[in-house]
Amino acid sequence: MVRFENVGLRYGMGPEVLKDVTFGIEPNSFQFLTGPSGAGKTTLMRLLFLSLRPTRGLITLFGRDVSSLDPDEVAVIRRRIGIVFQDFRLLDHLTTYENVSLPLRILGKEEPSYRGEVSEILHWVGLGDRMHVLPPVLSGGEKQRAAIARALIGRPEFLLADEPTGNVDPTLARRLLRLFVELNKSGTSVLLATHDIALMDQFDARRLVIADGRLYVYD
Ligand SMILES: Nc1ncnc2c1ncn2[C@@H]1O[C@H](COP(=O)(O)OP(=O)(O)OP(=O)(O)O)[C@@H](O)[C@H]1O
Repeated sequence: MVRFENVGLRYGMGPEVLKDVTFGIEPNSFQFLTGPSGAGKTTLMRLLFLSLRPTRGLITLFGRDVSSLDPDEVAVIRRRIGIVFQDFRLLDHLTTYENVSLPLRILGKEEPSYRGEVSEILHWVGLGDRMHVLPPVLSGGEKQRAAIARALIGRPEFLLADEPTGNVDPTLARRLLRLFVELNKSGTSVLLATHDIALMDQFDARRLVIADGRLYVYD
């Protein structure tokens, strides 16, 4: 589903943040992405979401060489990917319900067709009673769960989650991890970036570790 061959990335004239990164991600797989702060986890996620292009090497996503994609093709591929950004990126003028519905509205779906589904996912992440409030009044953990619900609503084949448990207490972090594991069981590949070793220890999964710009895979 994903293949990186000798991928390197530098920002502008800076040093290479990622060097000779080679790995693959299989359909229906679950993996953690870890490494110290500043190691390049978010950078790797941005390469996978096609919001950055590599400075060298080859990235294949869903069988396509990403360097050959035009903007329309990028949009089509992105619909197959759900992403939870580290900074949530909720729209403050839309309610939680409207934020989570947004990917479906963009696809041209009518509100009555998805009302039940959005409500269900909001209950699933524990935001059933926060549906109609605006993001500025949500706590950090509630915003994070809203961002997760929005990433999941389009039933992505591949979920990228950047520190999705960074703002919640350990109990909620465990619950969210279970949610990602359930999602994986229903067929979505998951890449979950985290610093939290205690969280990773709760689920036996492949670990991708970035250190000094290189990526090491522990199966
Ligand atoms: N837009 C940018 N321009 C220049 N340098 C950048 C940019 N974004 C990130 N970097 C640098 O690239 C390196 C990797 O950053 P990145 O955000 O990918 O790390 P990270 O592993 O996600 O860190 P954290 O765990 O703290 O979120 C850092 O040295 C960072 O300063």
